[in-house]
Amino acid sequence: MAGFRDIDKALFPIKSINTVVQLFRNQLESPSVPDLALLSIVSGVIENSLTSRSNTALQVCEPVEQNNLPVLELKTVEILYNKFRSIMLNAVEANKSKGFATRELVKKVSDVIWNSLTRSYYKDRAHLQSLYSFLSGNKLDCFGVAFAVVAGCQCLGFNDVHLALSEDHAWVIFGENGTETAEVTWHGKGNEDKRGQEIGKGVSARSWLYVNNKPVVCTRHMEVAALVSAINPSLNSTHDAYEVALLQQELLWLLYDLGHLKKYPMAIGNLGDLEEISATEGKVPCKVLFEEAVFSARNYYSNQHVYPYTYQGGYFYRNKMYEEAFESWANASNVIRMYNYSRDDEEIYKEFLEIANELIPHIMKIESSGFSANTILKKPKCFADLLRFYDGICQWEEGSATPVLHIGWAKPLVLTISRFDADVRAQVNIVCDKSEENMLMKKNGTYFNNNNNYDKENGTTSNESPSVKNSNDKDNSPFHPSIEALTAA
Ligand SMILES: FC(F)c1nnc(N2CCN(c3ncnc4sc(CC(F)(F)F)cc34)CC2)s1
Repeated sequence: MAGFRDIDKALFPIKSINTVVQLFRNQLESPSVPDLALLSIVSGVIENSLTSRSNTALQVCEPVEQNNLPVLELKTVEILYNKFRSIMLNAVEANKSKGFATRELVKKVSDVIWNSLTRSYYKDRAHLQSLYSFLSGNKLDCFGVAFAVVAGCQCLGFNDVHLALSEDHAWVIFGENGTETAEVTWHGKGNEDKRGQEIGKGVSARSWLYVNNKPVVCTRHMEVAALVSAINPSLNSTHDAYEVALLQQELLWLLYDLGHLKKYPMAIGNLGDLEEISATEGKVPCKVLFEEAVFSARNYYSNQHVYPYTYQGGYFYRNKMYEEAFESWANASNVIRMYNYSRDDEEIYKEFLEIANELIPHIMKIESSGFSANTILKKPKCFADLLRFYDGICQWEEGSATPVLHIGWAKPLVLTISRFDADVRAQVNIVCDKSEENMLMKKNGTYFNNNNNYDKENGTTSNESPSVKNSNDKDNSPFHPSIEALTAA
């Protein structure tokens, strides 16, 4: 049984980041599983006290003393903790005898959270992810509702209910074999919520939103990693609250060192982003963290996740490592091509749109200015990766009910391709990979293949001659017709 034990209470009043880390360590290393409600309340109170309007007076110098947090009293946490427990216990007469949760129970807990929420509020606002936000303001974001349902079920003694996470949605799994699934929150704008229903069996199963049924299925410890990942240090659109970011970074290292991020690529990516800003001495460098996130997605989720590659590509881009960025983005595109684009996939659409129409054109502008000695415009591999990138997006569109590309994509695309000289383009040998594995078309097969040339062992992409293999062989060409036309030009 989780809980707010004496050894945890002994840490109060909490005045420093180190003490919060100790509380999380106590909970994560305790013989019983961590108490999600307690940890979400503690992190939520701290985040809100440091990022709320009353605290926007910019701390221009970083606090040096050890007590770097506003004092957090035991009473404050106890009141909130007991309030959450009483909401759950009063609303749901949980029949403890039945060890496993039922769909009705999960839906009931979701209803309790749902019906407590403020009627209308700006759902995408920051700091709406924690139980503190739920208990003090009756507001939660999409992730926060799913997390609160799992924390509520833990309160009621249902340890089979766990959080399932895709790259842009959250739901729960439950039941004797953990094979039952249920929607418990909403997704996106203006979509009717599907709460209580099983996870996508229909067309939505082919959308990126459900990651081809390869979600991150959390343990209690990974649910702590999810709440830590969801900590939001932003003070306003330009500044982060230093102590909140430091707390998040230290908690992510605690979870990393305990092995709870191994199967959680996005949490590793979040840590990589924080480490890029301010590296922690004696820890693996952020470049390695981004590689580990890619490895995790390939190893545990059949390479069906996009974000590990866009985390990595973003890092390379910011550090002017453009050849490497092209490879990461091509690998991201190699993932998305197996999905059908649906209206639920706006988030990843925006990600690819920004890469294709902002980041790559920016790189082209710099590289064509003639000042870069070692320009990528002379590298066939870069041209090959660019073609893979665009081809994957074209394949993503194929067979989808919703179009992906429009004229706004074409201009930057043509401009980019034309920056490479004919002699460089000619060095890219376009191989039509007809191997059985790649013959599988993404539409009717239930099997999604990933013909990435990623070498699992050493976690790199092989450096074979820059050739572009693709599975799209409908008309015997390795590329989508529109890309084929471009390469012929
Ligand atoms: F691709 C990179 F540029 C990215 N940079 N930040 C990215 N984020 C930020 C962190 N993030 C996440 N980080 C940890 N866990 C989760 S679970 C989830 C889906 C939902 F919110 F539960 F619905 C999102 C998400 C979403 C992806 S991707």
